[in-house]
Amino acid sequence: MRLIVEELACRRSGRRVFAGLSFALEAGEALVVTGRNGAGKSSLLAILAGRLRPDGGAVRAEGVGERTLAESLHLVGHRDGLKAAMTARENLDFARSLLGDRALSALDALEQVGLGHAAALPVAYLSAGQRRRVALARLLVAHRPLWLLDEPTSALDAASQATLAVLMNEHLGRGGLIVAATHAPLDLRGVKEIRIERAAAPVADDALDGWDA
Ligand SMILES: Nc1ncnc2c1ncn2[C@@H]1O[C@H](COP(=O)(O)OP(=O)(O)OP(=O)(O)O)[C@@H](O)[C@H]1O
Repeated sequence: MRLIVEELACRRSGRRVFAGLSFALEAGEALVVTGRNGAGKSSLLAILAGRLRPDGGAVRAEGVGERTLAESLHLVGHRDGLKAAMTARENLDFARSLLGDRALSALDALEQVGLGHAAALPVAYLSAGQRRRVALARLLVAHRPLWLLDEPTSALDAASQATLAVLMNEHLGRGGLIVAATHAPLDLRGVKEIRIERAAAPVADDALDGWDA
């Protein structure tokens, strides 16, 4: 798969967040997106995932056959997207059947992130870092070439960050692609970096108009 982003622009709440963003990512490459709070990192990932309409520019995927870009990616965002009343295993089984392209079983994926022992626990009983690991285990239950990761190390301890680095580098080694928004360094090989510089702008009186949930 190849990801091409051309002259991408983003506007939220009526304000320009970024513009003129271009990059291309080949199979096996990772891109780390940095920038200060509010620069637009999460917004960029939402646009790439097809969840937010850009204000200009284009996002294209090559080499995905009949699939759409949205069907070729995983997004692990700030919200873990897990059902609190379901067990870790049930959450992953659900994701696995919903997403198709089956890869590891739910139990194997939980083992990979060091949570095999917690498979039968409701997600509501897990710590923030454990929930984050369940969310990341979703990457492993369905094959998707593009991983979009928003602050993937947040709430992870040092050992879990090292495990995540191994999983990400394995994905790249298999020809996968990663776009990660982060404030923390990620131990990724051959990583490219792009920094979003947000133009300072006064908050307009109508800044909350058009708030998109
Ligand atoms: N749901 C939303 N509706 C309207 N505006 C939003 C929404 N979410 C974010 N924004 C605005 O878009 C801009 C970019 O936010 P975004 O979350 O993309 O930044 P970020 O670089 O990921 O920040 P952080 O480092 O704090 O996670 C901010 O000005 C923010 O207020």
